[in-house]
Amino acid sequence: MAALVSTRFLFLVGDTLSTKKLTKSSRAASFHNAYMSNQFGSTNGPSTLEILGVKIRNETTNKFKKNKVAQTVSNLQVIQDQVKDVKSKILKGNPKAVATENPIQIDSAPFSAKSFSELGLPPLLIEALNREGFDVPTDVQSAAIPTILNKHDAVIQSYTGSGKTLAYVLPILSEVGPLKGSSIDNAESKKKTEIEAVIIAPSRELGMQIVREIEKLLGPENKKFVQQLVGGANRSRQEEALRKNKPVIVVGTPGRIAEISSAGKLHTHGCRYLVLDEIDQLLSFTFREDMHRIVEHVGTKPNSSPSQNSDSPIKKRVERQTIMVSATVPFSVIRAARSWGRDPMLVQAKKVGPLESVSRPPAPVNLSTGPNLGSVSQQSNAVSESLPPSLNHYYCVSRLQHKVDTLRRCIHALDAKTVIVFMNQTRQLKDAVFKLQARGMVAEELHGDLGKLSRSTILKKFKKGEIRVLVTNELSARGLDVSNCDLVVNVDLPTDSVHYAHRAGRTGRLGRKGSVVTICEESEVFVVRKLQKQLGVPIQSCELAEGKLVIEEEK
Ligand SMILES: Nc1ncnc2c1ncn2[C@@H]1O[C@H](COP(=O)(O)OP(=O)(O)OP(=O)(O)O)[C@@H](O)[C@H]1O
Repeated sequence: MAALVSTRFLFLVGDTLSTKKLTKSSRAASFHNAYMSNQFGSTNGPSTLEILGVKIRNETTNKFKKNKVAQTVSNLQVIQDQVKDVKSKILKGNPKAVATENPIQIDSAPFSAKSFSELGLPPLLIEALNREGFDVPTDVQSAAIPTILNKHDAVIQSYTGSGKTLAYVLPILSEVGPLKGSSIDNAESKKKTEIEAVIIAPSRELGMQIVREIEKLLGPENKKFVQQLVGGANRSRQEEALRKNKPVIVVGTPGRIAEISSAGKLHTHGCRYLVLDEIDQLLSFTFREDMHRIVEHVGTKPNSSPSQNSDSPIKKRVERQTIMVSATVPFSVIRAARSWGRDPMLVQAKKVGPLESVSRPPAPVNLSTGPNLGSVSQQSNAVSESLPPSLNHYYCVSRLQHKVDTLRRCIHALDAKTVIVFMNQTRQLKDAVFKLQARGMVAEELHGDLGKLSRSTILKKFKKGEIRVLVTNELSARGLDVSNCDLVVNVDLPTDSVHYAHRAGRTGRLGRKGSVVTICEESEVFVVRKLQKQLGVPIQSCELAEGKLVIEEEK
């Protein structure tokens, strides 16, 4: 640590881990409050358009009508005009203040709606959301829901843990299945027997998590409207369930969906929605053939000719809507969205705009040495936007043979209660678990070599708080939602900044605080520095002394 300086101060970093017990909705609210403070500087009032003097109509769910989407569009256009007006007023009043802000773009979405009813969702769905304690939409939900309801194809990009799953699930449930419309046409919706939405996720765990999120909203009596088709489970039973239950939504992994579809047991040509979650991973070589089959066979492929009435905010279309989702959006995703979708929109937490406006990113910094950080060249500017702002990042130098002991001391120093540890090799991972258990820590391993039952059981126990430390590999880096996870530790370095972002994103979910500690050897410090540069976040050097995490200030 020759380059590091002397100025040291003791930091009880563990204190920053203590989170108040918040309700789901207050967490969502504080999440966009934090976001809006970033956007507009400090505000003491509510973080909505109202702080800019704009009044949002608060429509009651009882008044829901079939033409709600159209109403929402016109309301949004009013809001948009009002915001433009407010923007120009701010510019006149205090040009300096605005010059430092990002431009406000609300082409088809409000900044942060105060309730789900503002977004044009049907009453039954709002009831279900309220029953589950979801009262306030997150920013990305506020942006994505009207965009998808307006029949746009979309690429949704926003922080890990910002609620992207519901951002696409809610508009689909508004149009498909028993919660669409009001209770009057509810009986009619229950008669629907075709598959109308296919959701693809790269791992079995993520697929199952999405199914559970949808099942929660459907309620126990309507669970059969969604069916999971993930690998590693009995295929004949899945086919039997498809035949018997006639689900309207299927969620699965590419291999299993392609397999059942090729066998003629999954009929998806009439499908209205194709969702590709963790799209950048789905575009990897491993899934290539299966993905090809899926995009060819789900719904009607969009017409390549430009839409006839592209000026209209509501386009009537019969072909499928394609929705792609990830915290990290490399240029390959933008290319795929252009070829698999029609006039897709890029939806982010506070802006919605045509994907056409996104150009290839500039040449990256030279990263020719060290681990494979070069894939960043394929990134749009979004890697830095994929990390929740509430995270603290540290690195700690340790000899290879002492890494597990450093890990243990780090967990104690931060007094972390729910920890996810990433390692790259299964053998070393097992050794680490053994060593932690030998020192009295409740730790378990999670990786692909375990059977599906063990994987599910361990994950369940970890989510319930029965396991303190989960030692895992890249399998758990994507999408895994353990809300209480307060610490992520990289015992082995991730392969690049994208992998760092997804690993780190297992903590600090939905505005909670979280810490990420990377334990590296002296010879790997330069890699951490490169990660820091690419991610645009400080990764502070620290040491463990007297049971505390000591942060060293770098000059
Ligand atoms: N409006 C909301 N109010 C309260 N909680 C919410 C809301 N929306 C989502 N959540 C919860 O926030 C957590 C994170 O959501 P989700 O997993 O969809 O995030 P994500 O952005 O997809 O993350 P990742 O990029 O890691 O996959 C989940 O537990 C979800 O139930």
